[in-house]
Amino acid sequence: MQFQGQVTLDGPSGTGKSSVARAVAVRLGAAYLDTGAMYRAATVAVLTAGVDPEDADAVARTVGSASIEVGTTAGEERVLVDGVDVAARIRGGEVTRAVSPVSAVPAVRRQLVDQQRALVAGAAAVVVEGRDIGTVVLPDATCKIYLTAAPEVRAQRRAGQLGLTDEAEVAALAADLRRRDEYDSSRADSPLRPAGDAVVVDSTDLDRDAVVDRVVSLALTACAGARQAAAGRQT
Ligand SMILES: Nc1ncnc2c1ncn2[C@@H]1O[C@H](COP(=O)(O)OP(=O)(O)OP(=O)(O)O)[C@@H](O)[C@H]1O
Ligand SMILES: Nc1ccn([C@@H]2O[C@H](COP(=O)(O)O)[C@@H](O)[C@H]2O)c(=O)n1
Repeated sequence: MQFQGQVTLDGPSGTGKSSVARAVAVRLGAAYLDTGAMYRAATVAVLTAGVDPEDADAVARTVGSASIEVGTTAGEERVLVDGVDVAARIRGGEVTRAVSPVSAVPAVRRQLVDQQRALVAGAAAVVVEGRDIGTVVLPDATCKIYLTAAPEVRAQRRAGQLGLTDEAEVAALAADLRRRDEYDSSRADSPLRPAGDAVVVDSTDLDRDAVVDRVVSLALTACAGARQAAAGRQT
């Protein structure tokens, strides 16, 4: 069955959104948008300008005059700030520590949400991941997923990804995930939370392939059924 529509994947840090969303996009033959990469790119603009990430006015001005470009093909990461390739830099610790205050600034969110909507507008099928996609960016999306996993499992997975085994380093990773989740959930503008019509998928006891299978199946069946029901109500 050919999927057409929008799949949104939201959830706390380190729940597997990026790895799952990319694989789902490939399986569905869909475009893919990593909105976290856009907030990270905005943070690169702020840090490059020497602006304090907590200075909301200066952050808004700096991001407002920056050109942020991202690709929409899974597996081909393209992230440019003012024409400079920052795909590697956005994953570094400096950006990860500063990204939450930058993304809490309402003017930054308005700018990037407009850009996100424009990027997916022409796509027949697209998978979009972030924190506010089902609630704010694409409230009429055809299939909304909210991905969760126990905090200690997330920290262990991230440690495995980074090759860290030292207990203190894993504890520091867990603290960073907690700090970012608290910041992202408590901001006034578009806080992290599940959309009322999202399907919650808990990956604590599921491997990545099982989560991908579940999301693909939801996109092709349950969510497709919900779409048909909605279309029927409109006729
Ligand atoms: N179900 C799973 N089982 C085991 N490992 C997983 C699973 N899902 C993702 N992972 C691994 O967990 C780590 C974090 O995943 P990923 O980067 O996709 O999360 P994320 O939600 O996008 O994180 P962030 O919000 O911080 O960008 C990666 O190493 C990934 O391979
Ligand atoms: N829709 C989104 C996506 C991301 N953010 C902010 O960016 C940070 C980095 O996101 P990653 O998914 O790349 O880890 C995240 O902690 C949020 O602060 C957002 O606000 N909205």
